[in-house]
Amino acid sequence: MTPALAVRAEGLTKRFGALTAVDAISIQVSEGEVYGVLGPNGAGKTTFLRMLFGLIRPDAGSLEVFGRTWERDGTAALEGVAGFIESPRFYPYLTGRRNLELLAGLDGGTGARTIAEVLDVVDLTGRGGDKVAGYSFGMRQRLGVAASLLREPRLLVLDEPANGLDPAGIRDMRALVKRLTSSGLTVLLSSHDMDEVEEICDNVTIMKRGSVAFHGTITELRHQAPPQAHLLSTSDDAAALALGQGREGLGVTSADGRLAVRGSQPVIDAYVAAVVGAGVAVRSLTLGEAPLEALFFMLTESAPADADQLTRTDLEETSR
Ligand SMILES: Nc1ncnc2c1ncn2[C@@H]1O[C@H](COP(=O)(O)OP(=O)(O)OP(=O)(O)O)[C@@H](O)[C@H]1O
Repeated sequence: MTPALAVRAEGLTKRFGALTAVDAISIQVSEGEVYGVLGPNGAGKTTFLRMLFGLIRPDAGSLEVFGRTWERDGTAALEGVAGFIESPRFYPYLTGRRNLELLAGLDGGTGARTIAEVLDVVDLTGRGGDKVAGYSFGMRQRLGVAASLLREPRLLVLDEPANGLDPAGIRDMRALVKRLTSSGLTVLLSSHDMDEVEEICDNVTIMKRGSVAFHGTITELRHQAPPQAHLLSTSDDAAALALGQGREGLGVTSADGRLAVRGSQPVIDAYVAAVVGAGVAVRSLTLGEAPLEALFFMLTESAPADADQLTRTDLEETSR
């Protein structure tokens, strides 16, 4: 059976004056999955999430959350949805627990999930009695997740939850999201970090200047990534570049004062041996950017004209 949809956006568009921040995007989030909306700064991720929360109205297209829409259902469209845009806000002079009590009070008291329970889920049990002013940024983010969980959501929406966190904070936040989804919660998160999306998401939409540059599963994304590049520096790069042309299974290009070499390991080994054999000294051979990171830049940084031409087929060619 096909899982029910938590979010269905069709042709969703938002303009700010002359700028089209979100340009006819279509996104479907199934119940129970972790869905990533990935893109560089200004791609339109937050604008999409703000439309989801009803904070701004779309100019065109439709948006359903668990089959409900803002037009038809008003605030009831947000039933079962919780989360935060940018960073959650708390009273710094009150404890984490007191902040949660106040929020629960606004919602008419806690439901089945008590404050102690949600503090436990986000690993803040030992710190719930401390003032938020003394919390690290990561702890505040986790308290934000706890506040969202009090509403017992079916869909948790997180806007760049790991943004600004140190490596330990990032690790804790990713572990938290994984724990939450193992209990069946649907999570929709925005991110500009390919690693994060690869580690925790099932499906991803990559946005570029308001449009969808890629949509698919993480496995599909991996298949489209170019092979790992090696960066080669030699005593005579022009000669090394010439030696790389026409070798089967090998791609050598000049990039930022070094050579980017792509191919399988045996093919690269044979090429490097040929370079040395031709009397060119190898000064360094290091790993270039990770394949998925390279794909992310290809998808989101190409000039508009190139982007239109960068089809799935082109990507497949590159990844061969
Ligand atoms: N209220 C607004 N008025 C005018 N322009 C806006 C407004 N909100 C967003 N924009 C513009 O819309 C575009 C998309 O912004 P958005 O915040 O959605 O991007 P983002 O992908 O979330 O980026 P970031 O990672 O920097 O938050 C940007 O060019 C931004 O300047």
